[in-house]
Amino acid sequence: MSPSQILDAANRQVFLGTFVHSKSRAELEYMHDTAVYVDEHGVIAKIQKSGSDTVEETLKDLGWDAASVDRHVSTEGQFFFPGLIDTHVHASQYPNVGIFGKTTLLDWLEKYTFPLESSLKDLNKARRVYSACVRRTLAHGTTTAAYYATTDVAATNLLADLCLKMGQRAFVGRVAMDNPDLCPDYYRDESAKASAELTEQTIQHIKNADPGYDIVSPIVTPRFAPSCTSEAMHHLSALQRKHDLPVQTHVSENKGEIDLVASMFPDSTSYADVYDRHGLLTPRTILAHAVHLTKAEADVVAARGAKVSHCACSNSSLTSGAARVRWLWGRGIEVGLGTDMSGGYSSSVLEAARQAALVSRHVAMGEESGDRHKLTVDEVLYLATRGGAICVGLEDKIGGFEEGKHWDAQLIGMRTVGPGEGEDGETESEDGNVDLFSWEDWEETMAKWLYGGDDRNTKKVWVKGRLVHSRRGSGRQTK
Ligand SMILES: O=c1[nH]c(=O)c2nc[nH]c2[nH]1
Ligand SMILES: [Zn+2]
Repeated sequence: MSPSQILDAANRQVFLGTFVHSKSRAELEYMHDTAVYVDEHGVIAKIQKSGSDTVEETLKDLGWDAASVDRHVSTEGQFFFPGLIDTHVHASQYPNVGIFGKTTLLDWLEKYTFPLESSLKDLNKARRVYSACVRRTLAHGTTTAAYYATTDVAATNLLADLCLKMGQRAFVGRVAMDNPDLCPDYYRDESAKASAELTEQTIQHIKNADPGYDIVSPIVTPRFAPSCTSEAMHHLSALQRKHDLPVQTHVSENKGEIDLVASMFPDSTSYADVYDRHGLLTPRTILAHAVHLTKAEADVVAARGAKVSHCACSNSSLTSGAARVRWLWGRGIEVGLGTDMSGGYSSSVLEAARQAALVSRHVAMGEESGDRHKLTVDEVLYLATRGGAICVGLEDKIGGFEEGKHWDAQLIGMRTVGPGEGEDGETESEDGNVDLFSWEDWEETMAKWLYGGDDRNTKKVWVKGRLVHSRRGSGRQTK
């Protein structure tokens, strides 16, 4: 069986009920009493708004045999929402979530990160870590992730294989780092040439496993400028052009890092300029952090069409600073969200969205009349879905519900406290942290999910029509 056959959803499906997705950056759209028809390839064949009474007729029109179509219904307190997109996440750092002490970026890398990452050349350990990471992120509703693995080719290829098998859409990058001035002897590529050759091996592996990059794609991954020699960055840029691939790296996360880049690349005018001179700023480049970008840097990033992954949780945990999303938007840069675990302490994109909302309030507090910096519920949920889709270059396929897009989605459900429930009412931990009372309108419901929700509310998750996660006792499916 070919990989694409494995990943095809077996049956045609109809999803019925309430659907919520972003209509624009500023506004969520609510579609009630709606039917979404998903074909056997996991593609949305038809959306019928206010159309659940005409399902049988529509199935006939589509030429689908009603008896073999799976039906999924959202009930009270439930809605379908697009899958969440993590535009920056280190799968190899998953065991370290929450472990960062008082460190900042450069000492954190040395103390916690490089030792863990290098240990994953043990493939048994890598399998344990990567399986748990993919399982956990799927359970949080992450249907697409832009992953950093490690320098090790076999372990990186294993991560790609696991994503394919477990059904998570992913960009998988072998981490390139060859600069002996920054990288420890026990964890670096032997030379610039080795950085390119080893990256090429992972590209070929993924090409063989998923030839159309239908679910898993390689991504060129120079760790960050200080860890790469100029020669390695030139080689990686050539690989990007040869294979027409996306690129991911870090930029302007921390002030000490920025000073280091200035001293290592004295001919460049800025951190972003280092990447630009090496041909690494492309419309397919995802730059993580961008906390301290200058106006001139933002202008070059915008001019090249590169994107920014906003990693709010990580930026607070490692005391890197507060990135300004509305300022980036204002300068013409598209933004998505990154958990950046384990710089960030959580593998949840919902948590990343919540943190983005809170950090935007810190940006607001730091400026007179700063209220305009505050991000709304609708805006951070846009960042988590459509914004992320643009960052990873898949806006034609994922991020919202439209005919022709893939069914990358989740069923969200929150507990509703019944009218007769008094002090004897139960609070099952399985139900999650949010209590709805039926009087909330849909805007309030979404706010309660954003600020109080977690994986207990993520009842089911699909990627390209395939069910990839289901919480016990969740949802109703009928034939
Ligand atoms: O948040 C980060 N996590 C990392 O692993 C890393 N490497 C370089 N720069 C980095 N920043
Ligand atoms: Zn990172």
